[in-house]
Amino acid sequence: MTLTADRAMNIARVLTESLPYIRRFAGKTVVIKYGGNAMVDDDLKNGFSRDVVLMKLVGINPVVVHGGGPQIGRLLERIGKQSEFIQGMRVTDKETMDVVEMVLGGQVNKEIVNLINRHGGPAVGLTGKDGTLIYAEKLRLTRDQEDPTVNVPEIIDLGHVGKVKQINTRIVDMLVQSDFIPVIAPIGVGEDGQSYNINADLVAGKLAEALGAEKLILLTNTPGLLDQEGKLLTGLNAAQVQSLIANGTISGGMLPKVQCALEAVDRGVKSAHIIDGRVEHAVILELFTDEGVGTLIRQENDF
Ligand SMILES: Nc1ncnc2c1ncn2[C@@H]1O[C@H](COP(=O)(O)OP(=O)(O)O)[C@@H](O)[C@H]1O
Ligand SMILES: CC(=O)N[C@@H](CCC(=O)OP(=O)(O)O)C(=O)O
Repeated sequence: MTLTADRAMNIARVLTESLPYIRRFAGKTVVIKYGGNAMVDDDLKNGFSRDVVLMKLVGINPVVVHGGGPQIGRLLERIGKQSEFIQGMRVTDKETMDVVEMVLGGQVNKEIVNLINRHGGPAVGLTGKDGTLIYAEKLRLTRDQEDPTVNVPEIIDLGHVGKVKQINTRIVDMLVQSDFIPVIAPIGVGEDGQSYNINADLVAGKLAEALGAEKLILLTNTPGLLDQEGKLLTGLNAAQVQSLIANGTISGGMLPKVQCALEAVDRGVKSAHIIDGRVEHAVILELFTDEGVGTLIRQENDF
């Protein structure tokens, strides 16, 4: 294939535009959450893996946290089980927990590790149990009751769903220092050794905070955070996000995403981005171009 003048100009423009970003992010950690909904086909998975390897090659330290909600759903369906989701979290009984551990810690984790390695790697897969990376405790959500005379909120029991109690970064630090790309499944371990299913966005946010990451990138299946007309919203602060939750604009799986993005930037991560993982090379476009893509959430005082 010969290079047309237009294509050559485009390549040259992207390469030169990326230089200041490469310099700025070299040596910094970027946590990328790869959602199950963004793993839709082989081209996208290969593109994602290439982007991660390219980041490593230019001196950035990528740390991947992956989801796999649709993949868990498919295996549950095959064994005749249906999941209920409450506030974006899968209600997880013992049998579902076994499936979650098998799919996230096994199938999905090893597929991503293998893909990154095939594109140059080197990647190493972990769950939150390895090196007690993710110490978890039971998550209890509260549902505000309709009746104003009852002022104790209802507690919702989600079974084996956890929240991050503590991140022990030692194993990730060791891997990053030895130039490996850690690929992490969002399974935590509790006090008495039990497994917890944790929403991958929440793990990515807490990990970004614990690692002092420069950026948190959440790859999903929408162009970013959308308003009720489907228009892309960006540059949001905490108050704006709260009002979008209150009026129902943000719901389901987008809830944990915006919540963890806000918390991460509040606790030192420079910026969080919710971007469309269905766009090829979305990670590189976000990192290395002036325009960026998707929804940016920044520290309050940066506006
Ligand atoms: N305001 C919103 N903007 C964009 N997506 C939203 C919004 N509110 C709810 N969603 C839903 O959140 C989904 C993304 O969350 P989720 O399905 O958990 O993705 P992932 O598997 O990538 O974590 C979108 O596909 C969309 O259905
Ligand atoms: C508690 C909870 O909901 N855990 C998620 C973990 C996987 C995940 O977060 O996957 P995505 O990022 O692809 O949605 C689940 O069981 O689906």
